[in-house]
Amino acid sequence: MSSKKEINEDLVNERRKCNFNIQEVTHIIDGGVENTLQRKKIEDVALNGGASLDDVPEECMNLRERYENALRKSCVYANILRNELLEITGIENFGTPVIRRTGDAFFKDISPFMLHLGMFVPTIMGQCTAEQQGIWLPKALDMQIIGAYAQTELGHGTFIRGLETTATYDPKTKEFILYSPTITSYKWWAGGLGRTANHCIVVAQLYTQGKCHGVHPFIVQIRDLDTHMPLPGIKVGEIGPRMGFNTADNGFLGFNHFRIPRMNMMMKNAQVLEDGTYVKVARHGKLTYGTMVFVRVTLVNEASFNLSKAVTIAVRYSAVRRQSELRPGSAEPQILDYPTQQHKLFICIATAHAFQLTANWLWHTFTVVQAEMRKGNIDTLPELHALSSCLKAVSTSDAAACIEQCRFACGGHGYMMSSNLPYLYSFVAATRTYEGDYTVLLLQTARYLVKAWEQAEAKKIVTPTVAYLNRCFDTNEKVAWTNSPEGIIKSFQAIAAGKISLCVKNIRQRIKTGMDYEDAWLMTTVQLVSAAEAHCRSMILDTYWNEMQRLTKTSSDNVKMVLYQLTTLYLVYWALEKSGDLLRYTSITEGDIDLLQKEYEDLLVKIRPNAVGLVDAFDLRDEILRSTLGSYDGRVYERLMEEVQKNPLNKVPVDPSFQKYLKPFMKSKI
Ligand SMILES: CC/C=C\C/C=C\C/C=C\C/C=C\CCCCC(=O)SCCNC(=O)CCNC(=O)[C@H](O)C(C)(C)COP(=O)(O)OP(=O)(O)OC[C@H]1O[C@@H](n2cnc3c(N)ncnc32)[C@H](O)[C@@H]1OP(=O)(O)O
Ligand SMILES: Cc1cc2nc3c(=O)[nH]c(=O)nc-3n(C[C@H](O)[C@H](O)[C@H](O)COP(=O)(O)OP(=O)(O)OC[C@H]3O[C@@H](n4cnc5c(N)ncnc54)[C@H](O)[C@@H]3O)c2cc1C
Repeated sequence: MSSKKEINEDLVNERRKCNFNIQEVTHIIDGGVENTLQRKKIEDVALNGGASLDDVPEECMNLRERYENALRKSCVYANILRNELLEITGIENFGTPVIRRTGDAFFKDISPFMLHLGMFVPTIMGQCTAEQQGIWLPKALDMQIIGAYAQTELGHGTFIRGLETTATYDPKTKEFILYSPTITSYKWWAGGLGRTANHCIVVAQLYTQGKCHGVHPFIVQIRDLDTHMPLPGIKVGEIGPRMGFNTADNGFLGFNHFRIPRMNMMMKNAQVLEDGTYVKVARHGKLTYGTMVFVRVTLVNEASFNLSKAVTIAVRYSAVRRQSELRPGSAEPQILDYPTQQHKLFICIATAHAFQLTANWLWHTFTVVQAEMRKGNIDTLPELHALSSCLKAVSTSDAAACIEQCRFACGGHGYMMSSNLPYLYSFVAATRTYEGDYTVLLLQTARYLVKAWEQAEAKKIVTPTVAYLNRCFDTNEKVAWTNSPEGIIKSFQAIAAGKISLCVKNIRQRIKTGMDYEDAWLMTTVQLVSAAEAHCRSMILDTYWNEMQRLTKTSSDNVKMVLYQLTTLYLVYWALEKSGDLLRYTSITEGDIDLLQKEYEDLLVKIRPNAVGLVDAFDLRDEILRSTLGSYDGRVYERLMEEVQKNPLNKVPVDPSFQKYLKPFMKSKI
């Protein structure tokens, strides 16, 4: 056993073997040297006081203790946030992922303030007029009020137009009356709502002058600011234990003719005048869904970050862990030496990079579209919606699958809560569902793709992200296969185009047999989801490859080499995964697939010596990783043992329940 300060010998050797400059890769992942310095500064400020603040692991506490503990830490963290961090980033960068990431050093599960920061504040920024922002924003940023985002109801989450909560305008008092007419109309799921929030955004059907104008957002005070008692007419509480998010106090909320002032309707996109006249301000009907688009964009970043944590844990552990023997009597190898283990893990490193670069690109696209919309141009919104929908769906789904693979890679110890892998998995698994379910969002992208196909068919130029459709349109022949990064990307575009084409053909055929458009669409949805996924994969491959080429232009040779190997691994991995589609839509042969398999296995061998260096390059501080298996020093077994000492069950040698139950049971006669 190594002494406390020592770094595990195997990890020392791994770091010695690494042949590239780790810092250079860190800068690429962070988006430049300046960003790395800024991140480190933010981490230093946020974590200086020793962020964990837990004597007993969160998972050893009961529900009440966990909530109270999470709230206590949230207050400590929020003080650092509002007093120090916002000064560094500037208020306009309040939602920067770097700030959000420091939170993980405080919370293994999640902060009850997460939705206040992640959705309540952004909705005020995106859905309120300047005058309303002037009222709400300073209070929200200073956390004098704490908010949640209550859209989903017991009966509806996906189908927002089906929400049942009503907000009926009363011109006599110049108020809206909020009402929950049915059990299914109760708000359900909103994070922070159950115990913490005193305000929330409520999405409700707006009625004025006897007419329903569809769903609109309102800002509603639900609790007394002093006593925290629910206000008369409000029924609010916690929805109960769930797979993750157990310290987020997800809540339910019902209204019994609860009145709010007219100006509490968020009026940037639509207004109700004092006399009850409804005025539509926005030029696009779906701008009220703006917060969801924003969060979907940020979730691609979240997918990358959480995956980078999981794979850092699993790769370091795999370097420390020794198991089995390759030949009788030989020393036990590091499990990282097994190609099957490399197959599980290296794709996770590459996926984290692919999603990080895609997230950066998507964020840039989002800011450009926002700027255009501020000028009154909404033409690029449908493309952004299609993009953010599929990228959110695929990145969260792949990240969850990869994190689970990292857990498999850590054997039994990966199943321990102290490894942090179960927390990471349950957190990311939820992201596949919330903010738009996987299937539902891919079908949104599919709508866009079918329209784009029809435009290409009519010889019109389509938007940049589907420009390949113009090129692929006339090809009835299979695309010629070439085994190169560009060749693989082109082939994935051919797969996407082929699948979209087939969907359109099948919809049309079904209509010919007498089906109406809705039924024909419905019957084709399995294929439509697959087409949207294929489109998304071609986008990710293209973005990852081209961005990495751009970002490594001035890098040192070894950095160029290792990142080239990783990017190629990603492309080849997906070519092999989708070999059936390649056989269908390109001229690839079985022999070509054999060559790809060989190339893939060779890449695993080439990447192996740099594996630990590659995860070190994520530069994740131990406080943020929070894992017995994944710390920088590799003291895996020591940390597992130390964690055991913190388990309250081990505080006494004999559990009191022995006298109460076990002893009487053992002594009782059958
Ligand atoms: C310091 C800390 C800072 C940050 C923290 C960082 C990260 C994390 C932050 C927070 C996250 C933490 C926790 C989050 C917890 C989860 C919160 C939630 O889940 S909130 C609830 C979210 N709910 C959903 O996402 C519901 C999903 N459903 C929908 O979006 C819609 O109902 C639908 C499926 C899109 C359908 O809507 P609708 O029926 O109205 O529309 P149609 O299908 O008929 O389509 C008509 C037309 O409109 C287009 N369209 C739809 N949506 C949009 C849009 N958003 N923008 C633009 N256009 C849109 C659609 O494509 C159609 O177009 P057409 O084909 O007709 O041209
Ligand atoms: C941890 C967590 C936190 C959350 N936090 C919040 C919050 O803070 N605020 C908030 O408002 N909400 C929140 N939600 C709710 C979340 O946004 C919804 O659960 C999510 O949008 C999915 O909607 P649903 O539950 O209605 O699923 P459903 O729509 O009922 O989905 C069930 C199944 O039906 C399928 N399905 C549904 N519609 C279609 C369709 N049109 N075509 C094909 N298949 C379909 C789906 O693919 C899925 O397989 C949270 C959820 C979770 C899990």
